[in-house]
Amino acid sequence: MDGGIEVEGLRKRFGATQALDGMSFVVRPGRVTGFVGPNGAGKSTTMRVVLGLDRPDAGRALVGGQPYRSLAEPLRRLGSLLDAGALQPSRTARNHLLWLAQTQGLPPSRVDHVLGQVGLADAARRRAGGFSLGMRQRLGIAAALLGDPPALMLDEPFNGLDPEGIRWIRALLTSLAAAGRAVLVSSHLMSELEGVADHLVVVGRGRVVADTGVRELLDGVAAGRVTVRTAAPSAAEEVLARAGAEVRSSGPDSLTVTGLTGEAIVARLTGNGVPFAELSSHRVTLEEAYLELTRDAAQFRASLGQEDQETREAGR
Ligand SMILES: Nc1ncnc2c1ncn2[C@@H]1O[C@H](COP(=O)(O)OP(=O)(O)OP(=O)(O)O)[C@@H](O)[C@H]1O
Repeated sequence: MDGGIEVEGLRKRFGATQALDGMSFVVRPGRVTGFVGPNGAGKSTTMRVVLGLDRPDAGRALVGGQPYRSLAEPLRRLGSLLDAGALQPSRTARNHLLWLAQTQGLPPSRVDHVLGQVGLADAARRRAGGFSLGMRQRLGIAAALLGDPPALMLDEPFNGLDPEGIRWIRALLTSLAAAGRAVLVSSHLMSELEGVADHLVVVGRGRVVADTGVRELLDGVAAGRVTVRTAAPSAAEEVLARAGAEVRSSGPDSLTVTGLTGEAIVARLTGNGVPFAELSSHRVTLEEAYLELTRDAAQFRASLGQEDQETREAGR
């Protein structure tokens, strides 16, 4: 695939741990692909294999159709952020990037360009050792952008960032994808990917659990759900449940209702004298969609540490 990243049947074992167990997916140009799964699901290992830092027991990973290690000018093909802490602390931000640029035959003009792009122009001559975590992440992203590559792969870029930093990265990733780049960004928190991921590759225990567009995922989960705001949630729940709806509390004065149309809900509540203030189609967060998506995946529940709950439920 031109410019994208392909991962095919990757398997990797570390001692007793099967870190990758048939991991396969593609990262297409022009969109942000979120790579999500609980701690230990195999995200970092996959990225290390893509970069040729770990050798898979089976399978292959390609960048723009070729193994990363065979690329003549890798930074021009794939930019990556694996560990933002991996810096020479005594070097200034600018010198760090100049050194990288030199090793890859990139012009120094790119250094000033990417420093501006990540908002570090004013800190360029400060030592990276004194940088906050957020500034280190920015510097790591600057390094990933140095070769102006068509593909980017960022491991947990939101880690440790304040809300402003998170907003900034989201906007940057969106603009990079809008410019036609393939962008893979990992996170163990679905909420971090809210509003930025166009596509999701959800992983658990070394393999893909779901590979889906975000819009279709959210639409599918939201379908047929109505949020009802009411000052009498208990009465409303009783009336609507009696009419065959599935009703869940979604706040002190709101219910999420499935199985009845908006008109039917209004008719039942009005007919039974239950007051309500507002009806709206349910807005699904990525977090909710993620839980829904993984609800039936036993391996996932286990990964999320809910084995105890399952056991309790089974014993009921
Ligand atoms: N070098 C290694 N030696 C031994 N085990 C490893 C090594 N690298 C990864 N693992 C194990 O492989 C599994 C997958 O780890 P990996 O770091 O790829 O997961 P992850 O999805 O990136 O998790 P996190 O969100 O915590 O970064 C884990 O059980 C981890 O302990």
